[in-house]
Amino acid sequence: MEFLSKRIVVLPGDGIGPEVCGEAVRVLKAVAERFGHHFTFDYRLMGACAIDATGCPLPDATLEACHQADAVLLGAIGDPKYDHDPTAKVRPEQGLLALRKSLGLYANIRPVTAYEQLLDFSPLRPDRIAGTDLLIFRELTGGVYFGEKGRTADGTAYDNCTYHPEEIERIAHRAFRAAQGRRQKLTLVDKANVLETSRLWREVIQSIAPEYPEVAVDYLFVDNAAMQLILNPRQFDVILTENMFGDILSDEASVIAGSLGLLPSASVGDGAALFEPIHGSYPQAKGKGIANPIAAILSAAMMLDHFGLPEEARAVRDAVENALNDQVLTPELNNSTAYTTEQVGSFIAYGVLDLMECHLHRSNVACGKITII
Ligand SMILES: NC(=O)c1ccc[n+]([C@@H]2O[C@H](COP(=O)([O-])OP(=O)(O)OC[C@H]3O[C@@H](n4cnc5c(N)ncnc54)[C@H](O)[C@@H]3O)[C@@H](O)[C@H]2O)c1
Ligand SMILES: CC(C)[C@H](C(=O)O)[C@@H](O)C(=O)O
Ligand SMILES: [Mg+2]
Repeated sequence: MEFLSKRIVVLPGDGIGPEVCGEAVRVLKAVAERFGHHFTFDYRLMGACAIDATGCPLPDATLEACHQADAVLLGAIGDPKYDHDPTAKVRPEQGLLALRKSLGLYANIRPVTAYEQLLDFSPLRPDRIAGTDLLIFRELTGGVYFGEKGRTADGTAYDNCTYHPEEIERIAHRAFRAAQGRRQKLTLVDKANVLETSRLWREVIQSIAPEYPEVAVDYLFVDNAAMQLILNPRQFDVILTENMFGDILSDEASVIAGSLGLLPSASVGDGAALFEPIHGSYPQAKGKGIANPIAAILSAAMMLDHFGLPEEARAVRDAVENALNDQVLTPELNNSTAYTTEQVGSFIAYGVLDLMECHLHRSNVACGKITII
């Protein structure tokens, strides 16, 4: 067996970011210990914490370290003091967008699973969502997020949405290849009845589709897709969409899983890779130990896949499943058994280490005794 050495830049960020990121690192350390790999963790500033410390949401030293790293693990960024001030000139989100652009992370992959153990906690009807397993391919470095924006002399504000065919082609090929290895269905979500950029997306997808004859392609307008997603999510395999639609639909899709705190993501491009939960800094929960760390931990599992370590990734996912089986859950999922962020993370880390059988484990967690690694 080959032992790997990897340098991981960790950007804990703001709000609950450091808490959930801490649990993902705990689990990665457990993976390193069990499988004999060597992971180093290089902590850097990004987001509101970076503005406070340096005046800049993405300091040069952080960007440089991310370019040099084998992978980046991000908690979340964002702070109410900027959210509530529309006139703020410097914002935490600028750091995240600049990082994605600079690293060339054009494809953001967001898996959505309806866990059997959580069906009863979902606000959606279990018979509708059971068995859901879909992948959202969200374009991440184009569209309205990155178009020209500003104000005109008469006070009008504008945000331009632009896409070049190559920006669509490169993510489309990735999405088609993913569909080939799954249930061979790709749904393009757009607004081609209104938007010129969406009509370009359709043209490009139609021109590429013949290269993947086994993949069935269909097209949905985003408004309909938003409804179909929670009405009949099993109809989807791979959803391909532009930047803003993907942002919105993936938060919506988290309701299928049961919590925004469950959905991980991988952002990839031509070289660099970044792994982050899809949720934000959930500032109301900061320091309370109630944030679900599973989205961050599953993002770490996606990092392990990216490193070519499928057995290690499976060990993490199995340990997460064990936590769900034993209902070691944070309060947004089950308030009657509410475990803390750290207890859930430790339970999963123990699971990866395969140290204890689950029930013994569970009583230790309940007593708050688990403080390993
Ligand atoms: N990638 C990122 O870093 C990222 C993503 C989204 C939002 N943000 C930023 O985060 C800040 C807060 O934004 P928001 O409140 O709209 O979105 P949010 O994702 O932080 O929280 C929305 C809601 O989702 C739930 N939630 C989120 N994460 C959870 C977790 N780990 N466990 C349990 N429940 C969880 C909570 O009910 C919360 O009120 C803003 O500044 C925003 O810009 C950052
Ligand atoms: C914080 C914000 C810029 C970000 C986005 O819209 O991409 C977030 O919502 C996400 O989903 O990662
Ligand atoms: Mg979002």
